[in-house]
Amino acid sequence: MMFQQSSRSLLDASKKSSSFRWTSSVGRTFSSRSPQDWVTTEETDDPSIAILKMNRAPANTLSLEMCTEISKAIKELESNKKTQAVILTSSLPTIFSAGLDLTELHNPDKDRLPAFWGAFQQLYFDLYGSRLATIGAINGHAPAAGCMLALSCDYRIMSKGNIGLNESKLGICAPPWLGQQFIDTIGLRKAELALNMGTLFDTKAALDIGLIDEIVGEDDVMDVAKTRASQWVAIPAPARVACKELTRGRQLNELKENRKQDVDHFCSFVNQEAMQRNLGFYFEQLAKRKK
Ligand SMILES: CCCCCC/C=C\CC(=O)SCCNC(=O)CCNC(=O)[C@H](O)C(C)(C)COP(=O)(O)OP(=O)(O)OC[C@H]1O[C@@H](n2cnc3c(N)ncnc32)[C@H](O)[C@@H]1OP(=O)(O)O
Repeated sequence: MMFQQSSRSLLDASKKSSSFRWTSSVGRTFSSRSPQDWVTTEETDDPSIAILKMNRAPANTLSLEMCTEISKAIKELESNKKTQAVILTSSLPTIFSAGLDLTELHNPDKDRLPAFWGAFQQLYFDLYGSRLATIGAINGHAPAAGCMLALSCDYRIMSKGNIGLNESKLGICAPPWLGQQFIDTIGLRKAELALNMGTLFDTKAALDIGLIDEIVGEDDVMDVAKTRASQWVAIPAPARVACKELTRGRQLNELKENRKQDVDHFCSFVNQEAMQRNLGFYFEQLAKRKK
C-alpha cells in the first residue's frame, strides 16, 4: 500500500508512457519514466516503518535528479512524526545502485557538474544524518556511490551482488568523506587495501570484512528488514539520534564546513583530460561488456 509519496505511485507511473529519453556521451540511448517516478515510498503494516524504493532502470544510477529525488523522499518521510525508520531498497532484480551516473562525469556539462556534486553531497547529508533509523536492504550490486548509499544506513542486510568502492578501477578516487565512511566501517588497513585495489566484495566477503551486517535469502529481504527496523525503532528515538550524532556528527560537520572546496576539487579533478580518457574508456568497456 502506497502512502506519503515523493510524487506519484508506481501504479500511476506504469500508466504513463515513457517520457524521458536522452543520449549519453558515448551515444547510448536511455529511456525511463520521469524523475518523480524514480523513487517511491510505501508504508508497512507498522506505521513507524516506511520503505523507500529506487526504481530507476536499468541500474539506479545517481544522476543529479536521482540524488535530489532520494533526498526529497527522505525529507518527506522525516516530516511525518510517526515515521521512525526507513528501509532503503531497489525495485530492480539484480542491482541496488550502480553508483554515480557516469553520463554525469564523462564529457560533463560544465555548469551542471557542480550542481550534480552538490546534490550527491546533499544525499550524503540527508541519508547519513537522517533522524530515522535507516535499514539498507541491499538486494543487488552496490558499487562505488551505490556502496555510499549502503554505508549511510544504520544497518545493512544483503541478499546478492557485489559491494565496495571500486573507484580506483575507473582511474578516480572516492572523495575523502566517502573514504572516511568506509574506513569508519571496516577499519583503516582493510579500507586501505580495498580502496587501492578497487575491490568489490561478494556477500560472504562483505560480511567477513564488516561491510554488511547480515546475509539474507533473496525471498526474505523485506521480512528481515522489517524485523530489524522494529528492533531499531524499539530504542527510544532521542537516544538513537544521539548515538548517530556521536558516531557521525564530526564527519558530517567536516563536509558541511568544506562543501564548496569539495565541489571545486571534484570539478577540477573530473575535468582533467586524463580523467576524462579513463572514464571514457571505462564507460566504453561497460557498454561493450555484454556484446
Ligand atoms: C574527486 C573525484 C571523486 C570521484 C567520485 C567518486 C564517487 C563515486 C564514483 C562512482 O560511483 S562512479 C560509478 C561506479 N560504478 C560502477 O563502476 C558500476 C558500473 N556498472 C557495472 O559494473 C554493472 O552495470 C553492474 C552494476 C555490475 C550490473 O551489471 P549488469 O550486467 O547486471 O548490468 P549492465 O548491463 O552492466 O548495466 C545495465 C545498464 O546500465 C548501464 N550502467 C551501469 N552502471 C552505470 C553507471 N554507473 N553509469 C551509467 N550507466 C551505467 C550499463 O552500461 C547498461 O547500459 P545498457 O548497455 O543497457 O545501455
